[in-house]
Amino acid sequence: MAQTQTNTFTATLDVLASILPTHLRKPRVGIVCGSGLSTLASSLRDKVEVPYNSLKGFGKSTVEGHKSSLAFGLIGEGDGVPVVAMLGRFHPYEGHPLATVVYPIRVLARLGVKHLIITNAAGGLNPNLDVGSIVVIQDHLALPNLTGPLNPLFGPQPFPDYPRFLPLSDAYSVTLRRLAFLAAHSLSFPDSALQEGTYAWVSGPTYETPAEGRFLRSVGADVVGMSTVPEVVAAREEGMEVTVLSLVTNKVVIPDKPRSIKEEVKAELAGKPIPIPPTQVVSHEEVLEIGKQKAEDMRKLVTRMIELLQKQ
Ligand SMILES: O=P(O)(O)O[C@H]1O[C@H](CO)[C@@H](O)[C@H]1O
Ligand code: HPA
Repeated sequence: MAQTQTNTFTATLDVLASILPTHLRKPRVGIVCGSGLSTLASSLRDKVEVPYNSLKGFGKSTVEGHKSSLAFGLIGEGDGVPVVAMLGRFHPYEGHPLATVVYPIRVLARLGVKHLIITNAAGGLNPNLDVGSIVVIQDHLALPNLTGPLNPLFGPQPFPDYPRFLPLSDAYSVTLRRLAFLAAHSLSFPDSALQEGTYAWVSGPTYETPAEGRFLRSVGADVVGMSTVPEVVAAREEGMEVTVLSLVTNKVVIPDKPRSIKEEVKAELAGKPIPIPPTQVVSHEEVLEIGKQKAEDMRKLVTRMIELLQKQ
């Protein structure tokens, strides 16, 4: 590992060690809070929040709905499980280099996190997914990863003792996915509230055109978002067990076929005008609003998963 990077990790870890009480210093579970989902941290007991700007190597999250701090605390009975939550993540489209995007994940690994629960807001591609449902991710499709330098492991190896060629066929922990469904059952969530599917990672920040949405659906993606995959890749490289919970905040606009102005004009000239379809666009405000409405479900689910993990 390059010496400067070692020094940055050491500086981050030293600051955390100087701030945190002993019982919070070695979190076992990490949580990444997606857009509008930072209230997940309200489950934490003995909570200590450390702003990103006091930690070397951390960027600043510039996206609305993302705070910029780490929250440490306990979840569960008795002594509880020590947990750290990232309140706000970094996206490549904000201009953060990929090394910065995944730096907090690598810090979590160095703190001792073994299980990582990543949440995000995502657009629904599969028409069977309701807005507000949570999708337990089974697999991902990472267009930016497949074609080149947006893979966080691209380039010279900063960690020579890690594998050069990381397998991702087992990226999504079966143990944690089972816990998600067991937790939903114990919370009496309706069956439709928790679904399974494949996450497509796009670089953003543009939302999909109808043709892009149709393409992503046709290659097997159920939801789409602009985050998460670099975190999953880094977490797997660090040897953590990972699960991803995507909150469907909107349906991606995919009309059955593109609107044809040619047909509309011809029909109009023939005196048989076709009804004009309403214009549909997604907005980050809509994403945040559903996040706000469903944050409590996500909080309960993640909390119960950790309580079940404690009993294992
Ligand atoms: O993935 P998170 O960070 O939850 O945020 C999602 O919401 C934003 C778009 O509304 C994008 O950043 C997308 O990735
Ligand atoms: N597309 C991409 N990212 C998203 C969406 C979407 O529709 N909704 C929330 N994040």
